[in-house]
Formats: sequence, C-alpha cells, structure tokens
Amino acid sequence: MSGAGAAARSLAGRAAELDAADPLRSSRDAFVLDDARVYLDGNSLGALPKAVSARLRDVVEREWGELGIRSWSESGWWSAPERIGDRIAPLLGAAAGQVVVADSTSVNVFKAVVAAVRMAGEDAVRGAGEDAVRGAGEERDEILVDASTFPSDGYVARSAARLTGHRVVPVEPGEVPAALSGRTAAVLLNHVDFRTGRLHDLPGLTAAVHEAGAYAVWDLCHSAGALPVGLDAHGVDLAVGCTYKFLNGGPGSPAFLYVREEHQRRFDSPLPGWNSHVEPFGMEPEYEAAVGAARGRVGTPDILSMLALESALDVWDGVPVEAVREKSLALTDFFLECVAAYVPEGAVESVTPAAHAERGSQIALRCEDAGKVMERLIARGVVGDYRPPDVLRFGFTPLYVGFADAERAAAVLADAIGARPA
Ligand SMILES: Cc1ncc(COP(=O)(O)O)c(C=O)c1O
Ligand SMILES: Nc1c(O)cccc1C(=O)C[C@H](N)C(=O)O
Repeated sequence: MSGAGAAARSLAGRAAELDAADPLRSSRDAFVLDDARVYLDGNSLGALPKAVSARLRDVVEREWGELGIRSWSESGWWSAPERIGDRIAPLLGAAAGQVVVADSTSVNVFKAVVAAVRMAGEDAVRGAGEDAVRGAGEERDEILVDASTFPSDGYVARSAARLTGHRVVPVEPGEVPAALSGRTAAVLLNHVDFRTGRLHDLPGLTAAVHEAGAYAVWDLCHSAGALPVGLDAHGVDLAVGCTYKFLNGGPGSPAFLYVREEHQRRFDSPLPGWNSHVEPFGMEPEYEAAVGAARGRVGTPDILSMLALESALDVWDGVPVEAVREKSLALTDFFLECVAAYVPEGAVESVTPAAHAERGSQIALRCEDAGKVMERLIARGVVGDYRPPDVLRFGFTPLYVGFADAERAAAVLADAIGARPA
C-alpha cells in the first residue's frame, strides 16, 4: 500500500466518523442536493431548501392568483420586510425590530453609509449640546473604507462620498485604528473578506471606531448565517448583508439592513420612498419617516423573492448559529488537513488564516492557473468558484456540507492539479 493511498483511506475513514457524529447531519435532508456533486459554492449562492418550491407555488397560485391584491394585508405581504427581518435578527445577534429585508446589499450600503455620515454631521452641528451623541463639534469629512472590500461597496461608498461632500480613504481593516481621527465620519468594513475568507475583528474595530467618535457600518454578506455576529452586544451602528449565500434565500433574494435601535430616530435615509413613510397610504406630498427599522424600506418589496427567503429560513428552526460555527471550523480544518495530505507541497497556498478567530466559512487557495483548475474541479463534480487573479474559493455551508465532501473535494483538487492520491 502506498503512503498516499494509506493517507487517503485514513482520512476517508475519519470523515465517515466525523459525519456520523455530526449533530447537524440531518439538516442536509432539508436541501435539494445532487449526491454525485460536492457543492462548495454556498458562499456565492446557497443551495435550494426543499420546502421553497411548494411555498412559492402557493404564493403564486393561491396568494397572488386567488386572493390577488387582498394578499397585501391578508397574506402578510406588506409587513414581510420587518417580519422576515425579525427571523434573521437572532442569527445576527440582534433583538427584534432592528432588521428590515429590502433591496440589494449594494443599495443598502448606500442607505447605511449616507445615514451614518448624516448622523456624524448632525453630531458636529449639535456641538457639545446636552444630547450630543458622539464626535461633537468635529469637522468630519472622511469615510474609511476597507481597502480589500467587495468592489460594489467601494463604488457605492465613493458615490455616497461625492454626494455628501466627503472623501473616501481606503484602509486595510487591521490598519483602521491607526487611520481613525477627528475627521472620520464613518467606517465601512466587511466582516469576512470575500476573496480570502479572512474574518475581521468586529468587536475590536467597532469599539475603536466609537472611540474616535465615528459610526461603524459592517457588511455581513459572508458572515450572516455562517457565524455568530453579535451586532447588539458589540454596539454596531448599521449593518447590511445578503441573504442568498449562507441564508439560502435564492438568486437575488433581498438583502437586509440593520439599524441599531438607538439610531432609528435619527436614521435619515437617502432613499425615502413611500414604503418608509409613516403613513404610506396617506399619499402625502411631504415625507415623514416611519418609526423603527421600516425606515430602511424604499419601494414595493419583491414579494416572490422575499417569501422564498422566508420559507428558506425554516431550515434554521432549532439550529443555533454557534453550532454552525463549530462545524464550519471543524470542516475547514479538516479540508486543509486533506489538502496538505493530498496536494503536493507548494502547488497551492492557503490565503485564509489558519487561526480560527480570523477565519470565516470558506477556504481560499492560491494556485497557478486557478481558473483552469476550477473548471476541471467543476467538471469532476466539485463546485467551488474562481476569483481573479489566482484564487480558488471553497465555501463550507455546515447545514449541508459534510466531512466526506471535504475529503472528496481535496482528493479531486489533487487530481485536478495533476497529483491524484494513489
Ligand atoms: C461582501 C459583499 N458585499 C456586497 C455584495 C453585493 O451584493 P448585492 O449584489 O446584493 O448588491 C456581495 C456579493 O455580491 C458581497 O460578497
Ligand atoms: N451576487 C452574485 C451574483 O448575482 C452572481 C454571481 C455571483 C454573485 C456573488 O454573490 C458574488 C459574491 N458576492 C462573491 O463573494 O464573490
């Protein structure tokens, strides 16, 4: 028996034991998955939960087809953005009434960044008055933005800065404390880097932003549903994120916006549509903002996508996000161990931190000819994705990915780069 063959047999055996002991194992049955493939792209588009198709058929045929316009009230369509926000809130560590589901993440970044700099501007005008919140009396004209951000956030932040008379300062998240000053109005950061899978220090960075008298806006696209976030506990001001990755809401499912309770009264949306008016059906020419998280709404919600998301969230019933995190770390550790055993040294390099405190729920491997390697992986049934210039991304969604999947993916990777384990 060759050394590589023995290693493969022992890792495959360990994978089987780990799967047998996995408390989340049965969650996989709630998803439509092809057992012939290993799906490691849930950090881009989560798998389809089985219940969604029937629920969508009911929404279309009964709620829309039979009840028609009555469904806005009778089927709860109108209140869906807040109701579904409250379903997501516990996964983010947020109490009810602070999360609204609406629009895309990019649009919510715009709302959040502009609202944050408006609050900072208001603080400055209030001076040292008795209800001054923070940063009183300062001239704050900078928005610090994660230099390695998902591009959309950077584009939107720069546009928001131009509109509001601020300037964007790109800063690596770890350098934020040193870059903060009395000029900082707001800081926009990604919780998990979309390319490397690095998890940033949300509690520490939020505290530093507050210390400087500024507002912290977090993009949770790659952490919502993957790990505990603790929005309320860590004092985050505003947060956004998408629901089609680890929350499995489906392609283009609407994003969420968190507005901390204490800021809701001051949340001045740059997109004040009729859906966030205190009296939407009053059809008043003057805008008066609704109370609560509903201030984050703009226009008519996309009900079909939104109700698909609501149904998808049922897979979380009885599943604590802490258990998901525990399995995510075990899975990514195990995948790295299998890659080290099967793939020749030097052929790939992990750009995802080894330290658990710095790792999201994906492994990103730098590799020569990464685009071609990913094509070969997909052809052999292992679905990850490629992010230019040289990164192979493997997303681990603990609700439906198992340890045998991780072992198989590493073996197929070795094969795809030309070193099949014997
Ligand atoms: C970190 C991050 N932010 C923002 C976005 C953009 O989201 P949306 O397409 O919903 O605007 C994505 C993914 O597309 C993302 O990964
Ligand atoms: N939002 C996406 C889409 O509409 C099509 C394809 C991919 C995506 C993505 O989610 C990309 C993703 N945010 C990323 O991390 O790369």
